[in-house]
Amino acid sequence: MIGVLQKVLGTVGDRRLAKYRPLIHRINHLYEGYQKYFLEKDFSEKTGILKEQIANGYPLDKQLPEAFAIVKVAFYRIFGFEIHDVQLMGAIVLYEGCMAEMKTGEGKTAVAVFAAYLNALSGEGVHIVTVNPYLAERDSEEMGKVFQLLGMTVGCIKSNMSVQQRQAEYSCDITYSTHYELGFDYLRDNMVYQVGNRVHRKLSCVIIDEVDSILIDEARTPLLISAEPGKGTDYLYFIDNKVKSLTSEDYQIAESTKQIMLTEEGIDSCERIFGVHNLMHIDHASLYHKLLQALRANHIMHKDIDYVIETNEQGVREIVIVDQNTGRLMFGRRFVEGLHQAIEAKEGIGVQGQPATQATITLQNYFRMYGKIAGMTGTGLEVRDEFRKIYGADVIAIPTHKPVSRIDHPDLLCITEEEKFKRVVQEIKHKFVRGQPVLVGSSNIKKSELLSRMLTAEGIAHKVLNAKNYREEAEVIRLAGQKGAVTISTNMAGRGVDILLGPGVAELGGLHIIGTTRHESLRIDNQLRGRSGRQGDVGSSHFIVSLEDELLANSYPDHLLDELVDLDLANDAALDQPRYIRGIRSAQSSVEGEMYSHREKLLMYDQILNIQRNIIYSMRNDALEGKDVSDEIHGMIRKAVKNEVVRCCPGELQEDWNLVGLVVSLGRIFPYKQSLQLVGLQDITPTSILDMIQEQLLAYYEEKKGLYQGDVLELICRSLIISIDKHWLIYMEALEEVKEGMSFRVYANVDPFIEYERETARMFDELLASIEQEALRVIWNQLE
Ligand SMILES: Nc1ncnc2c1ncn2[C@@H]1O[C@H](COP(=O)(O)OP(=O)(O)OP(=O)(O)O)[C@@H](O)[C@H]1O
Repeated sequence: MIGVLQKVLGTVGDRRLAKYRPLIHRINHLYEGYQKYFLEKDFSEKTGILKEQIANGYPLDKQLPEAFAIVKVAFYRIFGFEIHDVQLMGAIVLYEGCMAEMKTGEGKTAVAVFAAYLNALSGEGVHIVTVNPYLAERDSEEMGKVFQLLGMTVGCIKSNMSVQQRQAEYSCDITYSTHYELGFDYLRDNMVYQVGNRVHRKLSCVIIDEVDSILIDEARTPLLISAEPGKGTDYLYFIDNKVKSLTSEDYQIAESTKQIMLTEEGIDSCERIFGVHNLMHIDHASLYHKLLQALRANHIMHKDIDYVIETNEQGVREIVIVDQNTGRLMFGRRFVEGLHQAIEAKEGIGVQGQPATQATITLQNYFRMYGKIAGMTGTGLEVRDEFRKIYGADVIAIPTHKPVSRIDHPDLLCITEEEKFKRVVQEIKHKFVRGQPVLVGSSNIKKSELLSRMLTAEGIAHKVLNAKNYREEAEVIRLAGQKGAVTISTNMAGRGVDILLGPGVAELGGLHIIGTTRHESLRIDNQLRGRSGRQGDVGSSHFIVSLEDELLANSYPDHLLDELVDLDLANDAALDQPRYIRGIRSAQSSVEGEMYSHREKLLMYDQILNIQRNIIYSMRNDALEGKDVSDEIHGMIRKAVKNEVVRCCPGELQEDWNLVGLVVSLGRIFPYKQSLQLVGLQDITPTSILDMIQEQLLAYYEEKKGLYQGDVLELICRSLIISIDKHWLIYMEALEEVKEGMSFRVYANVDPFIEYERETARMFDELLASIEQEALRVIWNQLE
């Protein structure tokens, strides 16, 4: 069934690509012409003409052939190579707002330039997103040469830039950056108090490199800016999560004193991760403190040594301190200065008392704000449905320039991990003595280190990488294809860097890849495989895994496991029968399914917040930009009065009314020197009381407005901003609590999501009312 489906999908993709042929023919035809007579100055002149035509309403689509042709010439002039037809195909796919699947080494970096150039002709900036800051900088410099020749400006957002620098970079035609820089800038833009401090322009077009890594793998953790003090729990989990991703180079431990501190690299990493410019600045003292506590919790405090996890009488799991002198449990005591909370976060136990979320957004929702979103990846077909569903974008597979000649060997399944590593070392040794380079993928640093020790014992020289120091890693990984090179790397290390084969390596069979574990997602395994066999190079890959690997230990199909138990194999056995090897993929598929539903759920919840966030942000932006809201103020006054009248005077029966309460509560919103005149109370109705009060307050407002010395519009806008910021913060805290509470309602037989939706809709109405009431109060006070 799957095979048939893929065939059908394949032909749809093929048909689409066939449609591009005439377009590519036209591009190449124009290219030949320009190639002959274009002088350096002609490029920017042509760009100017194209821009002008667009400004005059000429459609962008129609300019594609000309635009792509001159970009192709520009590439030739700068780098001396001709862009392949498959690259042009990829570029058209991007231009059409789809995801292009192109294998490693096919030259995706160049492909992005074509689509970016054409989109940027409209004058609205184009963002190009890379997975790490090193690649953003490298690409902006390298591709910058092409853009410059074409007469376009190129910027790059780096973590330590000031607001002014960011504004300058964003004002370029093309801006390279990472997803977190862009997302944090968006969140910060909605927290500024002056229009001039915003850095983004309109989010028009974005092209994302390694789009599946960014939109799928990294989309599990939302971007988050926190405020203090507060109660939300996400922030400490977030810090803990990020701290867990730091490497041993990022911090230093003084064993004797049990002190831990960040190294220079660590500070850089944290600044990047948390989107702050200078972590050591006093403004970030609290974040810095929490980071250190999270590091301490993760690397100095050990479970079952320094503390244990106990379930208390209420059935709640809690951290209990172990007295280091006596070994006794110290119930009810807490480590001080936030260390206890950091350990709770580390262990995934409910954290008590911590800072609140001030602004948050998922990467999915951030990117969905762009008018056009396109992406490139080596491994996108597996997530085709998800892309279509969440981003409305199709994944189109582009054929390779030359046929792939890498040999992918079937997996080998060992019973024990020990045996697995033995065989991995044997295989490395076998290749090493021949001089064939080997790149070994490992799941984590501990395993990398273990393998490294085993290789050292065998006298095999090698390099170990672990995805943190991007620049240095890029250098090492570039050399991974040289004769005799053995490189151990986590899956993420050196991403986006081309591995060139050294002289004589092709004759030895090219770069050999060994995977030492199957990842939770097939895409990640394929990314590792794809490091070899670029541009038709020879190469090979082999996964050697064990039943003790986390993935298989948890998810290998039970019926196969039972069979294996019956076979009573020895510990040093290894299997290659397709039946058992297929079980590996089944395990992976079931985890992929779980992760997908996790992402879907996260997005469903964020969807609600997203609608609300858009309303609040647009209200705030209107106020910030000083849009004329003077008409709305009348509506706000009416609404505030109505809310109170409805609350205090329900129904027609006067004995149910609380007129004193009404006057008191209105007095809180409208702190007003003159008391309200309530006349003819005998035969009054809720409607007439409403009219009476509204009229009085509106008349009062108009009178005071006329007497006000300052700018009334500015007063209203400022009051709204102050009020929005205050109540939005309270609201987000409350949302956290509601979300947490929902998990209990599963047991009460209600759909937690529907319940959440209903509850938040009610809360949001209250939020809007509170914002308006608070703003009115501030305005009234000023008008007096
Ligand atoms: N048409 C071309 N002819 C020759 N070389 C090219 C061409 N296009 C790109 N290259 C070169 O190929 C190399 C690989 O390009 P690039 O890094 O963009 O590949 P990629 O598809 O992004 O690979 P990865 O999946 O590893 O990121 C680069 O050195 C680039 O300069």
